[in-house]
Amino acid sequence: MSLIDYGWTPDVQSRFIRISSGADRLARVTRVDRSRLQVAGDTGLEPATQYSVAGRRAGFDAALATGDWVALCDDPDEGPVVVGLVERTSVLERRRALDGLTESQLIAANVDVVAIVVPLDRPISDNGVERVIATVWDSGAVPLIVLSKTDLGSGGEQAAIARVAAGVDIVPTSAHAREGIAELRARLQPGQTAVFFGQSGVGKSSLINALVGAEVQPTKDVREADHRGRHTTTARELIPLPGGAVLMDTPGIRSLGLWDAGDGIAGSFADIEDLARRCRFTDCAHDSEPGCAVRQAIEHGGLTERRYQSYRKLQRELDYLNDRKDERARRQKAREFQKLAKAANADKPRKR
Ligand SMILES: Nc1nc2c(ncn2[C@@H]2O[C@H](COP(=O)(O)OP(=O)(O)OP(=O)(O)O)[C@@H](O)[C@H]2O)c(=O)[nH]1
Ligand SMILES: [Zn+2]
Repeated sequence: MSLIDYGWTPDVQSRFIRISSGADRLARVTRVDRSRLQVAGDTGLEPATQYSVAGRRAGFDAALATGDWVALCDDPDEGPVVVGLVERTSVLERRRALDGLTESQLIAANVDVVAIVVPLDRPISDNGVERVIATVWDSGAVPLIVLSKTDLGSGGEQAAIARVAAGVDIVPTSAHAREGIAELRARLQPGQTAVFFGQSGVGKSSLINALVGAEVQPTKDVREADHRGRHTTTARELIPLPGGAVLMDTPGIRSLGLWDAGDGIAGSFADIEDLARRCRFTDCAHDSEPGCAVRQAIEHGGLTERRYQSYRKLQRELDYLNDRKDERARRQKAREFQKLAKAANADKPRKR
């Protein structure tokens, strides 16, 4: 195993060179556990060590995630010291409300493909898929829909999902029937890092095992058999694939909520945005305005009310998140102003 097995490309190297002064070598973060860091280096996976960060640099706040490329110095006493962070090509983060403010938590970095696993053993929830697609576009990665458990499908699902996933490739698979695995493998180019996203039980581990060609991730059956639950399994987080791609499977990915999504919405609802541009009024609320192209499409069956409602829902969520962001920025400004005002007061020559 070498760095190439963990996703090294000439592009990574050129981004590394920009920050490499004073560093001994390049490595990829394969796991972060509080203050312990596991990396893959020139000779493959290295034992996890306590990690320290030398001289905090601008733009490098010492928060690292699985998938990050880092510049390391090997200290004879301390072990590997992180001296720089290679510029990220994508960031997956979880957003959550804390004390009325929206915080984001770094989950993974430098992911190229997010495979959204949609199983055919339960109703396809349009809302969830649309939201994830929008946020994947926004993260810098490219979404891919992987239909799973096609052996349980009744047919027609692919057309249904194609309607909600405009512009996103769809690969039907069955890990049990071993169908679509070669097609899926072919989607993942050498040097690319892919993540499997989906709720518990959709078949991620089964797909990963099928791709790798060996049991690397424990599946639900195994866990149920030994009654030990998922907490006792320490699954690997970066798994080199035979074809040269890398699979990332971090625990946080599985429970990812709504990621930060801005422009991504246009990508997954391009049809609705197109319709809206044809409304008579530019500020049309698509309610009861005359000449509303969106309402017309719903009436004539070109657009389902349901899809329109999920578009509205996603938009409301984004508005909410943006408001929170603005509020945080406003408070920060107020604090800075107070500090400046105080300093200015202190500088004033005192009259007697
Ligand atoms: N019929 C059928 N069942 C499948 C297929 N793939 C997975 N399953 C079953 O679906 C269940 C969940 O599969 P997992 O691979 O553990 O799902 P997961 O997404 O990794 O679940 P978590 O580890 O909880 O996130 C298991 O009982 C599998 O045997 C498939 O292609 N066909
Ligand atoms: Zn309208």
